[in-house]
Amino acid sequence: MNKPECIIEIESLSTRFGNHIVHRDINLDVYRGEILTLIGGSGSGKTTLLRQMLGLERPSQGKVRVFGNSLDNIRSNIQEKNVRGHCGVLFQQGALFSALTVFDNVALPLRELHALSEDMIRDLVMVKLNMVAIEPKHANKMPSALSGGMIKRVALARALALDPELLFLDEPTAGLDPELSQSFVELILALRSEMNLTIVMVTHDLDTLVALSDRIAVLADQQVIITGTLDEIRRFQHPFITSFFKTIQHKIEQKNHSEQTWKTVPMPS
Ligand SMILES: Nc1ncnc2c1ncn2[C@@H]1O[C@H](COP(=O)(O)OP(=O)(O)OP(=O)(O)O)[C@@H](O)[C@H]1O
Repeated sequence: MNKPECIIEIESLSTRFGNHIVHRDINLDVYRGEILTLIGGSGSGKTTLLRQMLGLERPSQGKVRVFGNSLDNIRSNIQEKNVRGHCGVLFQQGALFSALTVFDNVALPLRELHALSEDMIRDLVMVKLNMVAIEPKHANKMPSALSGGMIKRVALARALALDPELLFLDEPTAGLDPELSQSFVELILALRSEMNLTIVMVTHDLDTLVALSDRIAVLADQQVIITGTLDEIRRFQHPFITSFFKTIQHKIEQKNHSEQTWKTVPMPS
């Protein structure tokens, strides 16, 4: 079997803020097409690691390579645009610009290219809004007129504006009620196959974790203590994992049960 293609390679990464060591000698690969979720206790360095993968922060030591480019080695604007242009980000708060309409929020990354006509931008924005199930009638609304679920969808449309190959999701379902959260998870899964996305996510939400993750990387004791599937992680002996999985055991059982039921659904007569 061919080795899967690495989109992100993290090698011997350490992070220190003054005397505070957050990461110590972290190694982690993200493969094309997967959804990799980072979990860990509060302050374990998940968001910092996500920001380092985006090139927004530099580690104290070690290397982060994205699409084969070492992020601490990016010298030219063109090279930076090349890497950034292939990445989309959905920040925790949705982070729409409150002074811009829905349309202008999604148009922003397209306008920043300085390469597209307003007609092309209009068409692309409407396609992206359609992809996240936001009707055209909402395009001229201000973010303050939207529900929490709609803000997340518009923010996702903006993150997808440049057709990224790599999408970063920081707590994508935080602040959504269970129903909205579930439909947002389904939207992410649909877009992932439609756009062949590779996704790196941080989440505390157990339903989101179980529903979306192909692999999970666990941050504890300043290191990635294990990377694997939900089942592999669950079998790993570590106090953080034991206490984490106590609370989600029943969710995994529910998921396994619904998959079983799905697999064994009777043929229609
Ligand atoms: N710029 C900074 N300067 C100093 N300390 C920082 C900085 N950024 C992060 N930290 C510290 O690094 C540690 C890791 O922070 P980070 O936000 O990455 O953790 P996290 O796992 O995402 O936490 P949470 O789950 O609570 O969001 C924390 O102790 C935080 O206070």
